[in-house]
Amino acid sequence: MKMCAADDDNPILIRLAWHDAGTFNKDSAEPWPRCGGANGSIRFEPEINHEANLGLVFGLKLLQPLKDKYPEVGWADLIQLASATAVEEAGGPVIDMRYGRKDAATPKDCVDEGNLPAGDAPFPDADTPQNARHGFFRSLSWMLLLPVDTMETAHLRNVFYRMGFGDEGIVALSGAHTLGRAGQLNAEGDWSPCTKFTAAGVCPRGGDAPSKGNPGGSSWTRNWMKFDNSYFATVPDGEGGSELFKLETDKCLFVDKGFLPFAQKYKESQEAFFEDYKKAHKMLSELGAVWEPEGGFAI
Ligand code: HEM
Repeated sequence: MKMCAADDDNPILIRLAWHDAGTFNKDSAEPWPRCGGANGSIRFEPEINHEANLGLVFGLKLLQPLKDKYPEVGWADLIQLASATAVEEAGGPVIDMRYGRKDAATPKDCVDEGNLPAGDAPFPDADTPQNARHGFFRSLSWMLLLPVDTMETAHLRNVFYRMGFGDEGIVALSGAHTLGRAGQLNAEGDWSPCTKFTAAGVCPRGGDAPSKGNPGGSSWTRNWMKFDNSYFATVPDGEGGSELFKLETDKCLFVDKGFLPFAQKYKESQEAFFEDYKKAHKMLSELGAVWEPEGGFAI
């Protein structure tokens, strides 16, 4: 807990765990751990150098002292423990976690690049059956009044359905962007220019305590160190103008017929958001895990 709060490190720890687990492909022909999932393979090159993982080496560096102190705790567990703790420390729900994940053992266990989502075009899976709806199937869908995928909704569904999530899980998990910032530019950890919400001296927890981290980057919400449902208000309402960040994959949650009911529900009720978020986060944290002992254990 203290570590998460020390330098406002909650967001990067949540993103680290999501990028370790979110590589999981439930339909993979590869056996564990090459099917991806919460197995700690993100600590190895080449995976930590995948484009989507830019900056996450700093998350690993934060955890290294804990790993050194408690070597019997596996990397996969440590990464997921840090994330669930970070959500809670930032004011989010308590997640019913279990532990005992088996670790990927060598760099050869890393999953191939390309399973994590892109936030803006070009979306890499433009030729998949989902996106074929942009042609003939799209026209047909319009005529039959069926829901029509755009490039970004198709991409989100391709990525998250592959993990085993449905639309509800996609929207709930996207709500994690209530925390943190986009715009980490380079391997030195420098951020893109500040907005008024990420400038030095601002209080991103919503109280009067200034951020202890480096200024810079663009946040999705005003209080970007506070886990709440404000993401679901700021993304569609354009609040904050260009001072608040939105990916194409954030905006589409408020347009697509499958996503919209969940996005609206979470905007109206933080309780409903927390309830669904904690279920989705637990599922994410267990994707592709092999448990030792079987079934894992609670702490
Ligand atoms: C829905 C598809 C998603 C896309 C396209 C996406 C994309 C991104 C991008 C582009 C960034 C900025 C990275 C940077 O510039 O440094 C980011 C940050 C972040 N993402 Fe996501 N993300 C997605 C889903 C998720 C999920 C499921 C979670 C967690 C459950 C999550 C948690 C975070 C957090 C906490 C940050 C802020 C990190 C920081 O401030 O250091 N994201 N995401």
